[in-house]
Amino acid sequence: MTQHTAKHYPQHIDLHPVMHVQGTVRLPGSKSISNRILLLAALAKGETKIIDLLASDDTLVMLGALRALGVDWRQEEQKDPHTLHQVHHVKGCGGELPNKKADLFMGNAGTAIRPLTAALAVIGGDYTLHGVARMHERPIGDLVDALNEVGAHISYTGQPGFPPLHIRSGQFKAERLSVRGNVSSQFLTALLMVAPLMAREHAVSIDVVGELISKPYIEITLNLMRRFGVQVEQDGWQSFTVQPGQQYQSPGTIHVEGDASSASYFLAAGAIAGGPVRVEGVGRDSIQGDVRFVAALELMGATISMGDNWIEASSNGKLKPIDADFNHIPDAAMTIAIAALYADGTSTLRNIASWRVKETDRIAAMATELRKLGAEVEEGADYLRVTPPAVIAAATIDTYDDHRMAMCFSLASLDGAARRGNTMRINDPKCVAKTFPDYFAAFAGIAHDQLI
Ligand SMILES: O=C(O)C1=C[C@@H](OP(=O)(O)O)[C@@H](O)[C@H](O)C1
Ligand SMILES: C=C(OP(=O)(O)O)C(=O)O
Repeated sequence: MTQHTAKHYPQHIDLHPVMHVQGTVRLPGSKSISNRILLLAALAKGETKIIDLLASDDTLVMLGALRALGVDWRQEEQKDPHTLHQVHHVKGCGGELPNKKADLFMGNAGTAIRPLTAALAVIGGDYTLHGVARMHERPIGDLVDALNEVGAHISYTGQPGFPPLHIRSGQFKAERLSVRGNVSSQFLTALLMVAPLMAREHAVSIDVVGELISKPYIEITLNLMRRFGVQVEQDGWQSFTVQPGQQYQSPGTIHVEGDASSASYFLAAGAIAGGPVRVEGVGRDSIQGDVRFVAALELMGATISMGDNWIEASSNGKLKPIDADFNHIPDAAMTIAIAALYADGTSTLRNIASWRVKETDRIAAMATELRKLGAEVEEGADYLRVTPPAVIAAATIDTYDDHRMAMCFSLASLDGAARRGNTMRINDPKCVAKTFPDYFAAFAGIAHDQLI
């Protein structure tokens, strides 16, 4: 396999069967942490120095939006004895944004459009937000309703309930907001992040209506708000209160952990095809819920070890099937659907309805592509059941402009012994640029004994 960068991706990549994986991967920065820190730094008082921000499409659209809004930031490289670090300096605007009018392209980044919509609605101005075609099919109505109910002026310029959006200055009377939690946790994250801007004179409470999904992402939000000096009072997962008079303050320097969802591909590779494979950048100390992916790999029989800032996985014979609820790790759970190909029985992934409203309808896409490999797949509104084939067939995998489809299905090239020895073709691999532009180079770095 040749190495690729995001800029030079071909129309497809052919992956020859990989007999053994081993090695160490330094992870790119966490997408969820990067985009939260960028917005918090822009809203804070003082300058924030961010080390190891993720460089990918999702963070580029956030950085571009901040620039268009008049936020001053600059980037430099710093070298320590072993590693080159990206360093960003963001000059906080103390709860204001200099440019009162802007047209913002948000790509397909949920972590950019949702929190920015809330921030712009609360701060006020004349803004339009739009993205790629799929972004215009991803719901945002629950967030818009929650904000408009307390005086925001957000309207739809396309389909009601979906971007593009037009935001104008509103008249806020926000002491108590409510938001539905069962479509995306990013709506609650967005409201939490702007709550201190609304809680100038009185406390602001946010009530969650119905079930809240993807809860560990709320923990990331609360953790980072604390790092920027704002405490949130929490009543279970039902209600969140910000007391008045709290302002975001720059923490000075802040470091971005490696991305735990990106870690899942390498750890699964170690669990499937030998190992050990080590990822550096996340470990025991991580604030990302997706590190709990390793508990699922352990249930499947893999051997896992962990330090403060690294995780290692290796195989321990054939994987066992798994039947579990994956609501807490929706992104990394896609990797389990592929690991299930290598298990000696049927696996069931439950409570994953949110897959249907992400980069593509991931339940449908996963079912279609797994079937190409010979798996028997049952698809429900909120679950996926995978029975592996005796031998994984070679196939041409479509990726639906979904980075995780491309990264997951690269793992179907593993363990040549279970394959017919043909190559696995991944169409449109450049979609990995959403969160991990160098993914295929990193994968090539742990792939050994390829049958060419
Ligand atoms: O808040 C976040 O950083 C994210 C929350 C999750 O979305 P949902 O809450 O929509 O499940 C996750 O899938 C997404 O990749 C990142
Ligand atoms: C769902 C995802 O992205 P987003 O942040 O755009 O929701 C993802 O990265 O898997």
